Amino acid sequence: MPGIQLPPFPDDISTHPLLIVDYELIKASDAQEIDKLWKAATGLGFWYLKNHGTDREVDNMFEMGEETMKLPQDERLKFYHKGIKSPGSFGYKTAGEYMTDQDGTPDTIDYISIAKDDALAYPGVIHRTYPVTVNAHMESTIIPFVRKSFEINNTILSVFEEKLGIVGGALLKCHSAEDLSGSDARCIRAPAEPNREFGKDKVALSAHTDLGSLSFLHNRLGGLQVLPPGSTGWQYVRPIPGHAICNIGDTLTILTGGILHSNMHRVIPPPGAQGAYTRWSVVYFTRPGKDVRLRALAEESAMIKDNIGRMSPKDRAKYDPNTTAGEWSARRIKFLSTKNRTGPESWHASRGMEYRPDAV
Ligand SMILES: O=C(O)CCC(=O)C(=O)O
Ligand SMILES: [Fe+2]
Repeated sequence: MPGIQLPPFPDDISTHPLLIVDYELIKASDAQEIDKLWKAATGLGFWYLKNHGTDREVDNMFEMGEETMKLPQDERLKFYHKGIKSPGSFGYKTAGEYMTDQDGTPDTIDYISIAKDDALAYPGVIHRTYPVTVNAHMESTIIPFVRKSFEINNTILSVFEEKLGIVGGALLKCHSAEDLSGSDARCIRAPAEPNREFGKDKVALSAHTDLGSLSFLHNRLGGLQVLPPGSTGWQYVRPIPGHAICNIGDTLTILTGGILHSNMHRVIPPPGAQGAYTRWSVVYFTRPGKDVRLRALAEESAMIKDNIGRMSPKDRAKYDPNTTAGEWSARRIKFLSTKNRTGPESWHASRGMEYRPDAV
């Protein structure tokens, strides 16, 4: 991919505009920028982040992903992501393992995922080992990418903590570097689909809300779509060079009693001429410690207490799901698996906080 000139995102396709948040200003505690971040996080739950200072690490992550996907499939399968006991989905995931709808239509993406815990302990092993291409990039690429992404996401969490009036650092404590978690760095590949019929796009990655708390995503080609609240139509998010796409996931929605919003999104093949190219994305997922019990932090924040206090008992129960962060993702992943499918009920059992039955 380095050196390849990718076609631009088409101008004649409508996109959903995201707010652009400047990370340098967030770090400087700029009040206006913090308000913008708050607006994005409580609204759509997606925003662009510029000046995040990880461009080099992201480029290197794309290279690591490409080198890994050039290995023979047999080699990658030695590091298959299932079958190890871990709080995440670390290792190599093959295409077609997860459903994209209630009929069980398989996905088309594969990915390599490296646990934050393994990266930070390297050369020690916490959860598992990785392909040679991952090890070769560990010191130069993956560890710096994980450290910087962790720092950025936790800085954003600290802004939310202050806005929500959470006492005792309770939100950051749920996302501590020391706690074992499902947090990971990934490079995802979706195949080129040059001959698809317009309007009949194969879904590459199903409509979903993210399982964890905060996602820090890097896209070069289009294909990511959001389903804005109240809308029935999917809308593209335009990739902007140097701008990460950040979004809230389910566990942060639960911890904040629904004040922060985990929005539905999906990936389809890139539009127009971009569809002729393999689509790569790089992402860092921040998830709570695997043993963190998911519940709205109402004891720690009057604002969260008020918010869930206004809900019906049935809605309020969603914010105390009697489960840990590790169990939350394990359930969603298990029922999404095409192998575990018994019928449409499997799809419904895999769904998360902002589930909309109309969305595929
Ligand atoms: O590849 C993308 O643009 C989005 C990936 C995504 O939503 C995910 O992995 O959860
Ligand atoms: Fe996602």
